[in-house]
Amino acid sequence: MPSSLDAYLQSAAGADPTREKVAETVRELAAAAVKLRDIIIAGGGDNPGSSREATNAGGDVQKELDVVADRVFLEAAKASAIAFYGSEEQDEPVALDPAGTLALAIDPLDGSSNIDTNVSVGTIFSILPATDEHRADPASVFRQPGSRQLGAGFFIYGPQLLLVLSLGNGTSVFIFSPAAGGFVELNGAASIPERTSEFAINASNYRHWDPQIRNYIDDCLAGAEGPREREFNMRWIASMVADGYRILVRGGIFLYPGDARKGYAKGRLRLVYEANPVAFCVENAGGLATDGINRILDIVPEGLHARTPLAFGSRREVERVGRYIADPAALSERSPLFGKRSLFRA
Ligand SMILES: O=P(O)(O)OC[C@H]1O[C@](O)(COP(=O)(O)O)[C@@H](O)[C@@H]1O
Ligand SMILES: [Mg+2]
Ligand SMILES: [Mg+2]
Repeated sequence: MPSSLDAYLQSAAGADPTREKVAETVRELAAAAVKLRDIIIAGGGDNPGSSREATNAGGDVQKELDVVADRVFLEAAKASAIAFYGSEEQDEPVALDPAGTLALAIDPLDGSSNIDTNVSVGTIFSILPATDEHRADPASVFRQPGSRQLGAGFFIYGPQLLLVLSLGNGTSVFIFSPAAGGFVELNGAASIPERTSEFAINASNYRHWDPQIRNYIDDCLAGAEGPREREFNMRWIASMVADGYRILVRGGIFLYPGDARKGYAKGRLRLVYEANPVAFCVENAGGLATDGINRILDIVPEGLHARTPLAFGSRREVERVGRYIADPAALSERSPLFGKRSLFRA
């Protein structure tokens, strides 16, 4: 009999008051996700994919569903012990319960470019502690490194409504079952294979990347005739939640590096409410998440909307990208012996 999300949260909380508050928050978020899923199934509002006049703090044009999702999750935050709500769709953190002990950072709708194409979208969340120190200086609450997260996860609104959740001790996946009246656990703890032959990157940015990233992708594309000596497959859904879930299920590497486009020096993804929660789930499933060099969870964010280059997924592959970036010349794969115009590959 699969465990319900409720039972899982109850046993994870034990008698610890902080963990109880985290569990209560996840319950509220799960109820909000069901609400948002119903809105999406019903067509997502009057005009879900339509762009509004406004842009969010990251400079992205807001779609109607981005704003609807933000409203739904803000209500959920108000119903839990959340002192500060930091959202992709709000310029500044919103102060909520003055006695609250937690902060919630959220990407209410991930994969906005997919809304009007009926492709999976999601919600990404990160739960952090909020102390008196943060009350005195509210901006500092979202400058905590991801290693301080008490819980994190993401929902996927796809063919199934899924929740990927980590409370710091493994990563679990739950599926919403109307028949069971809630979320139930799927397949036990997630475990990302160490090795992979599948990569995810928006290759249309190739000409804007640094040479190191180009070298890495070139070597994957060269397949069995190249230095990696095996075939690679590629996937890019453009909803990080969906790409991330595939990686949890069968391994792979996701890359969104910095590039030469204006405003993209640190890529596109936001550290606090995109990279950190995904990194928390990935590491708790045995994978790795870095900005190419540094572990994502160790980075001290400059603020709520700070961006970061991101590589996550199968541990060995993420480490390999780090070697291309840190010391491309030292890579045996690019030595003359194994290079494309080498003795062996003339
Ligand atoms: O359109 P691009 O540049 O390929 O970017 C796609 C990436 O941007 C995102 O959509 C960013 O998230 P938002 O939709 O929340 O802004 C990721 O989900 C996705 O991986
Ligand atoms: Mg996003
Ligand atoms: Mg978003």
